[in-house]
Order: sequence, then C-alpha cells, then structure tokens
Amino acid sequence: MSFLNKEICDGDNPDLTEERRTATFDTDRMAQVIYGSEKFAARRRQITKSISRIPALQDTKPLAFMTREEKITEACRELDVLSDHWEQLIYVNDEEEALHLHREVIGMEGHPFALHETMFIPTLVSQASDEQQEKWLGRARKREIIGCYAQTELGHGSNLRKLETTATYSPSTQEFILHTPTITALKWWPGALGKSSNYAIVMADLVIKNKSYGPHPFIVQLRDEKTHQPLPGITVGDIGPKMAFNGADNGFLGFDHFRIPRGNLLMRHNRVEPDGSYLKPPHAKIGYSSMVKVRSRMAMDQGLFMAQALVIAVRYSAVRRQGFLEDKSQEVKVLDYQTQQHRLFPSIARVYAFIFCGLETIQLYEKLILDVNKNGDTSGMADLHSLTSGLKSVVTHFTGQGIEQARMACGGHGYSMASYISEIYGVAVAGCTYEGENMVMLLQCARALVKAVELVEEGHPEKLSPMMAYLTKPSVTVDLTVGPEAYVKIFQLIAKKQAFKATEQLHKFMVAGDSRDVAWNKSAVELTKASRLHTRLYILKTFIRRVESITDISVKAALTDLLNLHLNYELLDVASYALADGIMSSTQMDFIKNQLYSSLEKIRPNAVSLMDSFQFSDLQLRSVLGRRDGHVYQNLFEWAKSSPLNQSEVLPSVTQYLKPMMEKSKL
Ligand SMILES: CCCCCCCCC/C=C/C(=O)SCCNC(=O)CCNC(=O)[C@H](O)C(C)(C)COP(=O)(O)OP(=O)(O)OC[C@H]1O[C@@H](n2cnc3c(N)ncnc32)[C@H](O)[C@@H]1OP(=O)(O)O
Ligand SMILES: Cc1cc2nc3c(=O)[nH]c(=O)nc-3n(C[C@H](O)[C@H](O)[C@H](O)COP(=O)(O)OP(=O)(O)OC[C@H]3O[C@@H](n4cnc5c(N)ncnc54)[C@H](O)[C@@H]3O)c2cc1C
Repeated sequence: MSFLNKEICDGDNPDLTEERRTATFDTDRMAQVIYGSEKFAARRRQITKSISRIPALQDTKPLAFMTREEKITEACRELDVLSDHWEQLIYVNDEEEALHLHREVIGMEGHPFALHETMFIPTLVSQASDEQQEKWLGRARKREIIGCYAQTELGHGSNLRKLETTATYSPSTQEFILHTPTITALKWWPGALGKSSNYAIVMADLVIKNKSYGPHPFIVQLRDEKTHQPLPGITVGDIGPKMAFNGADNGFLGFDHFRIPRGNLLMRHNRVEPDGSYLKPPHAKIGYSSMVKVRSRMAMDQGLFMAQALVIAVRYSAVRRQGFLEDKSQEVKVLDYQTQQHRLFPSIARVYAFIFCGLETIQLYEKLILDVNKNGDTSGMADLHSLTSGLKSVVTHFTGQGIEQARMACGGHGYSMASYISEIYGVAVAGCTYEGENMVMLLQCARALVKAVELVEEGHPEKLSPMMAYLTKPSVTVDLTVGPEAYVKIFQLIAKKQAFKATEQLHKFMVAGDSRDVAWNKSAVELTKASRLHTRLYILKTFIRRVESITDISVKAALTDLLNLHLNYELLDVASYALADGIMSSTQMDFIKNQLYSSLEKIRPNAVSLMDSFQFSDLQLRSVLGRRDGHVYQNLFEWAKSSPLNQSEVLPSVTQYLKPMMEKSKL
C-alpha cells in the first residue's frame, strides 16, 4: 500500500516526490502521534497556514546575513506583528500553540519573550500566592510587562546554595533590600534580561535577622514602565555574543541596596510575616520548580531540534546523488548508502523516543503542579526531579551528537549556514549547560538511584518507586528473538548491575574512611554511568509503551521498524557492559548487529516521510538545503547571490588594502 503524502507538489524535485510516494503511512496520522493528539496536529497545520498568509510574519532577509542587532530588531518586529494577530492565530492562553507560533515565526535564535513564557509566567503560576497572581499574572499574560528568570550569577550557577545576591528583610519598612555584595554576585546569563525585560524573577538568599534561609524567588521591577530606563539602584546590560542564540539578550544584573515591598517575595508556599517571622514551605526544594518545569519540557524541545536537523539531512540525502552502486548509468542517492543510513536513522529513532518521553514528562509536571497547588501534595517532587535530571542530560547529549552527524551527512553544504544546522547545533547544545549542567544533573539522578539500591540492600524493596522496581529483578537468560520485552530485560540487568557496582564503590570508599562527599566524588564517573543507563532504560520503555498504544496499523508498522532499530542500536551501544558481566554472549551481539542492519533497510523507504511528518514549514526550518521542494542547487545559488558580500563586485577591503598591497609588491 502506498500513501500519497498530501503536500506533494508538481514542481518539487522528482527524487523527493518519489520518496514521498513510496511512504507506507500517512504523514498527517504520524503527526498526530508526534504531537500527542489529532486536534493539536491539525491546529499546528492551521496555524502554519495562517502564518503563511501574513507577509509581515515572514523574515525580511535570511537570519544568517543579519547582525546581532538586526536579529533582535527583527524578532521584536515579528513579535509586534504577532501581537496584532494573536487572537486570530491561536487560542489565547494555549502554551503549546504559542510555542509553535514563536518557533515558526521567530525561530530558535531567541527573542524577548522566550523566558517570559518558559520561566517567568510558570514561576508566577507555581510560586505566587493567589493575591500575587491577581496583581502580576494577568499583566504578564497580556504582555503588558516582559519578565525573565534571574538566578545564575557570575560566580555560581550549579551550586545554588552559594548564590550571593541577598534579600535582607527590614521589619521597620516591611521591605526586602536586594544587594549584590561582590562582582561574582552579579546575575549573569539570564535570557532576555540584558535589554528587553522590565521585570524579573530574582532568586536571592533570604536573610532575616542575620539568618540565611537560602535562595527564594522575588518578583522585581527592573525598568521604568514608561521610559524603559533601569530604576535607580539597578545595573543591567547584555553579556555579549554567544556560540549561537544571538537573537537573545542574555544579561547581567546588579543591585545596590535596592528596596522592594515585602509582598514581592513569592509566597504561595512560604511566607515572611510583617514582624519577620518565617513560615517554611512544605518541601525544601519547592522554590526550584521552574527549573523542573523547563527540564520536563526538554526531551520534547530537544527532540524537535534534532528533528529539524534530520529533516534537512534526510531530504538532502534523498536528492544528493554521488557515486554508483549496481547501476552505472546513474549515480545513487546518498541515502542509499548503508553508512549514511547508519549515521542518520538511529537519530530519527531517538527523535521519536525523546518526543514520546517529552509528552509524558510535560504531563507529569502539570499533574505535579496541580497536586502541589491544590492539595499541598509534594510527594511527586523527588521522582520527577530525578527523572527530569537524568532525562535532560541524556537527551541533550545525544541531540548534540545527532545534529552534528546530520551536519556531516550533508557533506560540504552542511557546513554552510545555508543548511542552518550549525545554528540548530549551537542552540541545542546550550541545553547541555542550561537548566543544570549535565554532569551535575546526572549526579542528582544518581542520588535517587543510590538511595534505591540502599533500600534493596537494607531489605525494603517494597519502598521503591515503580521506576526503580527493576533493581530487584533477578538475573535471567534471555532469548532476544522474543521481541522488545527481551531487550528491556537485558537493559534492566545492565542498568541494575551498574547501579549496584557504583553504590558498592561508594560504600567501599566510605568504609575505608572517606566522608560520603569524598567517596561520592571518587565514585562519580561510575555514578553518572549508572544514571545514563537508568535514563536510557526509561526512554526505551516509553518508546515501547507508546508504539504499543498506536491504533493506526500503517503508522504502527513504520514506528515498529524504528523501535526495533532503537532497541538494537541502544543495546549494541552498551554492549561492553553486558559482555563484561556475562549478560550477553558474542552470538547474541551478532544477532543484534544483523537486526540493526536489516532495520536500516526497512526504514529506508520511509525515511523522508518519517521526517516530513514533523510538518515543519520552510519558514520554521530556515534551511536553504532542507526546503520542502528539494531544489537544493538552485536554492543554494540564489542564496549565495543574495549574500551582502555579493552586492558589489569590488569590496572596499580590496580597494583599500589588497590592491595597494599588490601594487606595492610590483615595485
Ligand atoms: C527559542 C528557544 C527557547 C528555548 C528557551 C531556553 C531557555 C533556557 C533558559 C535557561 C534557564 C536557566 O538555566 S535557569 C538556571 C538553571 N539552573 C540550574 O539548573 C542550577 C542547577 N542546580 C540545581 O538545580 C541545584 O543547585 C542542585 C544541583 C539540584 C543542588 O541543589 P541543593 O544543593 O539545594 O540540593 P542537594 O543538597 O544537592 O540535594 C538535596 C536534596 O534535594 C533534592 N532536590 C534538589 N533539587 C530538587 C528539586 N528541584 N525537586 C525535588 N528535590 C530536589 C535532591 O534530590 C536531594 O534529595 P536527597 O538525595 O533525598 O537528599
Ligand atoms: C544559553 C544559556 C541560557 C541561560 N539562561 C539562563 C537564564 O535564563 N537564567 C539563569 O538564571 N541562568 C541561565 N543560564 C545559566 C545556566 O543555568 C548555568 O550556566 C548552568 O546552570 C551551569 O552553571 P555554571 O555556569 O555555574 O557551570 P559550572 O557549575 O561552573 O560548571 C563548570 C564545570 O564544573 C562542573 N561541576 C560543577 N559542579 C559540580 C559538581 N557538584 N560535581 C561535579 N562537577 C561539577 C560541571 O560539570 C562543569 O563541567 C543560561 C546559560 C546558557 C548557556
């Protein structure tokens, strides 16, 4: 059976059209699986169509040819046009639709509302009391004010307990005095802080009567609402250009005894009374919830970043012809090479796997916030923290690798900004650092793992959360031909062994006299390995669960091929653990390799449509190489001709320097 991909156009590159015609599933149906529902997938398409009809929402020129200032101005122009069409384009308070709108119209290089939507509003939702929400949330949602999230300092990002910005309570005036005591206490990095925001959530050490209560969130007005000038006592600015993400004005911020009212401490979960008495929150880390929110989104966001790079690389690989196989009369599509498939298809599988995890963790966070806000139930916090800590680290790492492979898969043209892959890479790998440096977060995940192993060792397996239950599974001999469950069993054994080994090592150092912290550091590499395996097991299981739940037969069949590739690729990737521990034999390894190669062949006819299913518009992709029409050579030539360097035949640099230099050399 073949499905006509609905958007096949007569004028498209015939090589791509051929790929689209041979797909074995309907890309609209696949989009429903990717985006979690038929309704949202359809809304996305509708929004994309509406955007295409508004000329003012198209880029005025390629972002690659813009300076940083031009990028920021362009993003603001587009935001302004968007605000005129907001209600016509999306349902007003729908976060997913708003994200899609921004991703498509403004793209990934950052914009003044990026942190407003991802952290400022979510912090008000999770941390502000009803009264405080009344005061600020409505204004924020209507975009009367622009906010950001100012936590990281020049001297500290990971170790929040050592943040130096202080918020000292003054009972006589009922104010907090915000102060930056040293240069290292300057807030540094917050997105949209430098030039755009006029408000910020500031994380500062709450000090009452000389006692420190640790980091707490405050809402702080930074700039005059009319003039946008910084308020007296505030030093604020942009931190300069970055590896990518240069449409964002990441900033610095300092306070000189800057006073804010008592009511600006966000008080849903804790309070400071007028006399300075402190009511503590129901969970010590509840003030960290905005980070958990972003981490819970990262599997989805990173999956979409990698998907963009793969759409570009797979489409290009289907039109790029180089070299021969059997038929010497026509060069082959490079996508037909096994090495090209092996470079790209495992990442396609990971994209789907990450997105399925993201759909789950986004929901888990929403449930957690409801539980906490409505019922004061914080019991889900620890599990979600350890899960999202591991997930953000594993997903960002593999996304970076996958995007870089996608770039190389495009040969020379991948290195050109025309492919846009370098920008996607630069933006995606920021995720290895932001919302918790990956090693630091893997070690957070390891804390939960070690605790779970200790429970098993102490004879209390019944206390394990469902995610940790595999730590009690006995060793078994597994027949891999049985299917996905067999792979899960092997993976469980590998992950379990590593968690026990790392814990054993930790205990060994402690028994030898090291403090837990020192022993922890001596075992840290082994602990991070355990966290990665634990997280990859979760990803694998989520992928299986999701594929099992699909009802459309042809979509399910295509995803089953992808799942099989994922299972074999993942197991092969961790085979050294399995071989070392005798969990797998070399015969089983050979079986896995053969399965992997045959999965590549099965996926080959669907590769383009598996990526088309993400339904990224050309506007969102911003890639000359990856455009839907596949006319790469014409498109590249037009793009190069439009380069600012080509607007005159002889550059001033030539007249001013090279010509005189050459003339001098003649003398
Ligand atoms: C256009 C494109 C758009 C894209 C838009 C992209 C926007 C990007 C914006 C980026 C924004 C940012 O980066 S904002 C800044 C982000 N910063 C970070 O993520 C900082 C990372 N650091 C931290 O989170 C913390 O410091 C951490 C490492 C967890 C350590 O904290 P502490 O020292 O306070 O805690 P510890 O002593 O280690 O742990 C004590 C216990 O608390 C638990 N614990 C710690 N955090 C917890 C939490 N959140 N929820 C529950 N429990 C938690 C631990 O598991 C321990 O449990 P037990 O083991 O049971 O004791
Ligand atoms: C693009 C981008 C956007 C950002 N946006 C924001 C924002 O909007 N708001 C905001 O507040 N911040 C923001 N940040 C800051 C970001 O959250 C921090 O940079 C991040 O949390 C890492 O902290 P750090 O820079 O202090 O790294 P460090 O902790 O100094 O890391 C340096 C090295 O030390 C290692 N290390 C540190 N601690 C440990 C440990 N305990 N055990 C083992 N190894 C350790 C790390 O693994 C790493 O290799 C942003 C950063 C970037 C890059």
